[in-house]
Amino acid sequence: MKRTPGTDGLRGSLRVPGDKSISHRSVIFASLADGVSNIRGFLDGEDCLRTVEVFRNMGVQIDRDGTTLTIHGRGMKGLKEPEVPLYFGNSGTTARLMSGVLAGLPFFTTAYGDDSLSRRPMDRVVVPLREMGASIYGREEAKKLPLAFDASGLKGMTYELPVKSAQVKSAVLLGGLLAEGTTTVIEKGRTRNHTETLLPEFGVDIRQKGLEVSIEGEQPLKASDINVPGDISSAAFFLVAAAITKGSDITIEQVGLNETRNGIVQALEKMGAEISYTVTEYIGKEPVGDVSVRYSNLKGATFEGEIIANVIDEIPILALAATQAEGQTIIRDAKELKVKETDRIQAVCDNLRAMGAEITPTEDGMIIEGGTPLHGAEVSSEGDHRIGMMEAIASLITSGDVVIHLPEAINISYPSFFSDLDQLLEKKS
Ligand SMILES: O=C(O)C1=C[C@@H](OP(=O)(O)O)[C@@H](O)[C@H](O)C1
Ligand SMILES: C=C(OP(=O)(O)O)C(=O)O
Repeated sequence: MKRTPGTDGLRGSLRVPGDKSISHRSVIFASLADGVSNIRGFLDGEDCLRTVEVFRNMGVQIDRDGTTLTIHGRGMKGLKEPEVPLYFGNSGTTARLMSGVLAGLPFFTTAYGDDSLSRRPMDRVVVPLREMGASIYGREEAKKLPLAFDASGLKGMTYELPVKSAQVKSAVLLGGLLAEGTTTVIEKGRTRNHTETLLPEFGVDIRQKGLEVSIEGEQPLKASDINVPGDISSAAFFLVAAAITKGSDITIEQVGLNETRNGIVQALEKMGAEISYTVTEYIGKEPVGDVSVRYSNLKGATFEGEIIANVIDEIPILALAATQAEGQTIIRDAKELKVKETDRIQAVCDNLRAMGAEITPTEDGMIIEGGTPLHGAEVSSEGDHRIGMMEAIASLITSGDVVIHLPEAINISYPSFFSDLDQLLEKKS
């Protein structure tokens, strides 16, 4: 795909598609519930559709009308043994959360993923689930997909998470929901809490005290209707686009502003962006509102510690913002980037460098010199949706054409990305 620069800026307002994390969880919880749930604002990206397909293969009727799903839940005991291997595609969230569920089901399943997902670590969920009594087998001693899950009776336990990961926390809690007794997870730092905010909507009692979350096993789930807020991780691409493109002034409406997810707003504020937000309503326990930002004189900053988990998926686009800031930006404590859809430290650095950025990878992050004009180049998403979208936003401010290889990866989380971008762009005539 060739992108030609030249714009007077991004203007107007936009609603981005539904939150990916909440969409996955809504499908999982509604499928495990008794009765019919309606999910509105579901993200119809490839990752979330993989989760839908997994439950269809276990006998759940899921009807889709655009972004509305009607899920005929079968209860925790009503799912059936799938006749085919389950396919998780490119989706780490499907792989980790479903491992917790499959480990607790009373039948045999096998699961696999695409090339990228097959390289990502699965031992982070296999280890705690085995401690709960799960029978899990797989490649490289079950460190990688494909995996097989056999029927076993899980028992609740207390588990200290060795990594800051909402996927691992959620896998253990879902295993706990299907286990006998109480399961407690203790986090090293806060990670996104959508499992904790959404399970109560389905009638499940889950208790949070500081960094400890506890759940009683074998609680039945009741069907529930869910409205999914816009995805702040998708909005992030336009927030940065507006902050770095002259003449921009935009508002992203009805976007999720959960405080474990709004790190990109805090990060841009820290860099001096003219950005503001208002929470306009709560959907269940999830705060939702509008975020406005305009072209700003950004300055470099250091990002490390607590904020990293809150902004983990936004680091590729934050790195682009840093190339246009005054001074240096340092990102630390972000080693997790190495085990995403690509090694995102490498992918961000290689592709931004190809466009003229001065950026150095480090063991757990990167160092970015600000104030570097970007030029046209041939780059690739490398099959990673967030890298592809970062490159497309970069092409708004390059001095020449940007050719993006594998742009279709963007469909993983944002199928309408280019039409939404066009809506905000006012092309030079
Ligand atoms: O729980 C979730 O929905 C997610 C958690 C994060 O992964 P980790 O738990 O691996 O940090 C994030 O990167 C991913 O896009 C979605
Ligand atoms: C890391 C991501 O997703 P997942 O882990 O679900 O593949 C992402 O969406 O950036």
